[in-house]
Amino acid sequence: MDSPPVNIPSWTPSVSPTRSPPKVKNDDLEMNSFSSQVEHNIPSRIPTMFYEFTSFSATPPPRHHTQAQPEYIPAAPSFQIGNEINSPIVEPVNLLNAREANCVKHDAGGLGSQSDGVFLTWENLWVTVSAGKDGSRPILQGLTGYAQPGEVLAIMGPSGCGKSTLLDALAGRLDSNTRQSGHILLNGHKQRLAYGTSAYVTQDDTLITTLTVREAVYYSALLQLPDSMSRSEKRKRADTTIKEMGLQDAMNTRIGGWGNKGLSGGQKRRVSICIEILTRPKLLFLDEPTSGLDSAASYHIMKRIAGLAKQDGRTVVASIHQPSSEVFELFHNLCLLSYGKTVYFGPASTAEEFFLLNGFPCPTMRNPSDHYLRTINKDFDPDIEQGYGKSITTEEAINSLVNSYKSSKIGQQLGEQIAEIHKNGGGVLEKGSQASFITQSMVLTRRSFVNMYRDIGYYWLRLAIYIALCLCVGTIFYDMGHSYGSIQARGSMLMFVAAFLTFMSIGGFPSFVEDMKRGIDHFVYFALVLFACTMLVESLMMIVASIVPNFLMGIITGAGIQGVMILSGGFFRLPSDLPNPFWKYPMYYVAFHKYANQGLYKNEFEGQTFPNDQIGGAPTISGGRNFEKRMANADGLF
Ligand SMILES: Nc1ncnc2c1ncn2[C@@H]1O[C@H](COP(=O)(O)OP(=O)(O)OP(=O)(O)O)[C@@H](O)[C@H]1O
Repeated sequence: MDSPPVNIPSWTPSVSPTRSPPKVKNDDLEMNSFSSQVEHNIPSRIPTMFYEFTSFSATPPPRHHTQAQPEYIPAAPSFQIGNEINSPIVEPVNLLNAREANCVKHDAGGLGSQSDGVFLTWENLWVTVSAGKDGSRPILQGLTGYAQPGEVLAIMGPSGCGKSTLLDALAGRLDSNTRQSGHILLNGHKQRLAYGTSAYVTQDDTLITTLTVREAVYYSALLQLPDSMSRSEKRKRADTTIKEMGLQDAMNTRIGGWGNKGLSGGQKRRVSICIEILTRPKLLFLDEPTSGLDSAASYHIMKRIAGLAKQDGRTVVASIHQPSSEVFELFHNLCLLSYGKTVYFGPASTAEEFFLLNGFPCPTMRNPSDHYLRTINKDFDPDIEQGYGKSITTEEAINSLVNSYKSSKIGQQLGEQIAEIHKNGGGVLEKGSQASFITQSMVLTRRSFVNMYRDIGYYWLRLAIYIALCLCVGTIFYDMGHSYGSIQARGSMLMFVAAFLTFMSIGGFPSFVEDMKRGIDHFVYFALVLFACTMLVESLMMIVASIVPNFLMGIITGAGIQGVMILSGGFFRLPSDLPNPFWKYPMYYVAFHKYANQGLYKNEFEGQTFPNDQIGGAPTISGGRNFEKRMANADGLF
């Protein structure tokens, strides 16, 4: 006999099973689960209670499971009780009190000992971007919330809802094309995030691909940690942090990138986190720290981050996609966003209750965070929600949740909690110490050197091309002599070399931009290095062109200088990498100044002597009267 067909339950982007009316199909797994819940209904409870998460006066919304309450209701987190509770199973614990105990009464919760921690609050935070003719487009719409020491605040929401923007706004890193309004306070004061007080793990890993994990973290430790720490202490800190992030087995593996595979995506994320937590910042922003990690690694990483927060009273704000239920349990507070609006802000543990009481119960055996995200994502699910006993669009569902949160007691008391945080205040953040500029320059140079000699495509290949080209050019201009006719040849050659270097240098921009991403301090360093090196290279080129009579020799020497510069790493990298249109002018200067100094113009034309002092030296050559006259006499040389 044929066995009956088995319907394998599968996820579809259509009706969310748990939000569907109770059309019980016995062959549907989730519906079976639902029908089992039906048997545990608690009909008398719902109409008689006041809802913590709904407005004070509002009667409870009609629920589509009027007769069928999921069996997990008794286990739901505590919530405030209204007049009576008919269910004997529900514990009459005041949610707000629980929340206050957890979040606002810092001292009672043991946070008083973390008085040097950072309390971060934001109120009515708006971020908009210009939308061309249509005016401006809001990304964040009046968000309010807080993060406090010892706790992890998770920011969740569908892709594009504004999680990164919120993190950027809080960390003061918004793009220049955005406009921000609202109040963001640290310890109740308006103040800047001083160096060393905060760290930000960005969504994209900006790591030097040629370094090993140990080198990357160690160099970062040398750059960030103060000079008062010895090198061995810094190395120890780097090693400890690597181990904390579970990377001990990959310590000597190169990070790798395009073309040369090294670490996996998840391992790179962990290296990025390592680098940021090296300084043990009081305030840590993490933009999707677990993306690319498997669930076990995500759990361990988040557990360590939560442990660090708790142990040292650090404040952690992390945006996160799809945390597993174990990871979700590590969060203290949850900020749930949907298209720039707050759907929920409060203890992560009571979010489930919020959804339940607003008609969107999380089914058993489903990860709550998946349920929340699915409920408030309208990108793929336009018209399917089942809330309050009727079909509503996802947009309506989102709006009802947003409004419900706003009018709920917990939403309304958020302002009071923030006011209390402000009242308690806290110290003004002190700037942490870092390595001195000299140390940073030396470490950056060393790191750049290691990076360059390991990068074959970028560096060795380029050197080979330079040498080959120099030989070609040298051959063409071989033995040009010292006649007047050679002036043009010298000018042409120098022009060619300058133009060639300029075009070759364009390839250096990406690495420069990469370095800029690593921090403004590094940018300042590179700006200074660029200036110093430009001066150095120009001086050397002038010297070479002035003293080497044979251009083949000159060019080979020039190539040698270029090679030495490349080989010697960081300090000499940028002149060969960055275009410098001003080079050609000093080169003209060199070409003609040489002759001027040697008095080569003397008696060459019209039997007339032009002493050097009349030529006026190099600065007047380009526009000088004598120079023009001489050039006119030079029989079409220019
Ligand atoms: N500087 C900006 N200029 C223009 N639009 C921006 C800017 N920053 C963010 N946006 C827009 O704001 C919205 C939210 O972006 P954001 O990066 O904050 O989302 P997200 O929630 O972090 O998304 P994901 O989870 O996919 O990383 C997006 O539509 C994005 O295009």
